[in-house]
Amino acid sequence: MKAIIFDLDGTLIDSAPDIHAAVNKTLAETGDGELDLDTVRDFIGNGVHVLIERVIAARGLSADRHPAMLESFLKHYEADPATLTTLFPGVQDCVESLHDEGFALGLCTNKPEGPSRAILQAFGLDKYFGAVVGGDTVGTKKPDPAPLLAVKDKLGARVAVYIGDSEIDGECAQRAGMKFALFTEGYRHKGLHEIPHEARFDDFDVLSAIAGRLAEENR
Ligand SMILES: O=C(O)COP(=O)(O)O
Ligand SMILES: [Mg+2]
Repeated sequence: MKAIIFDLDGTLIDSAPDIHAAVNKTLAETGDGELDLDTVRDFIGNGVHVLIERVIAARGLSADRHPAMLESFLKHYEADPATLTTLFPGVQDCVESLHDEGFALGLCTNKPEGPSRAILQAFGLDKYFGAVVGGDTVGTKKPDPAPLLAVKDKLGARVAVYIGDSEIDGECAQRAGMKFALFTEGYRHKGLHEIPHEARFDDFDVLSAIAGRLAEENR
């Protein structure tokens, strides 16, 4: 069985608007101002703990506030994880066609598993994914390879290819010994050439061919 494993934020979905809204609801609760969308988008990638650390630093708040702010952020985000979120163009067809071609599909994200599953469900994609591992599922987060290897394991896959948008995903795939295709329209913080990848793409219409080729080379 061959598997294609996807990252979520910045790869399948443009989730920054909902994350931004939940951050600002959190800040508003205590009268701590707001942050703009570009700033918050830049904070995405290392999971919710780091997101809130970056929010605290950006607003010049005390680090002691972290537990309460994380709790508030999760409350707001879990209540409304998909209203402003969109799939990147071509994702729906790409996921369906990879599934129809017989690939097992998995999700490996640093977002907590609960809202990740809720988002897949909101877009009707949950039925295609045989395994979902979030930032709180296995005790470590990407770029540690354990979450990615856990998805491959859950799928019972002999060969897997990872698809993601950031330097965190590229490092994770490399450490897991997995081929990596980089989506260049997501939330990366580094230049293309600083991120290890076997292929890159800016349009999901071509991903099915790329993923098939990488899975074949991996035999
Ligand atoms: O929640 C995050 O910070 C990043 O999520 P991702 O791993 O799906 O890009
Ligand atoms: Mg991502």
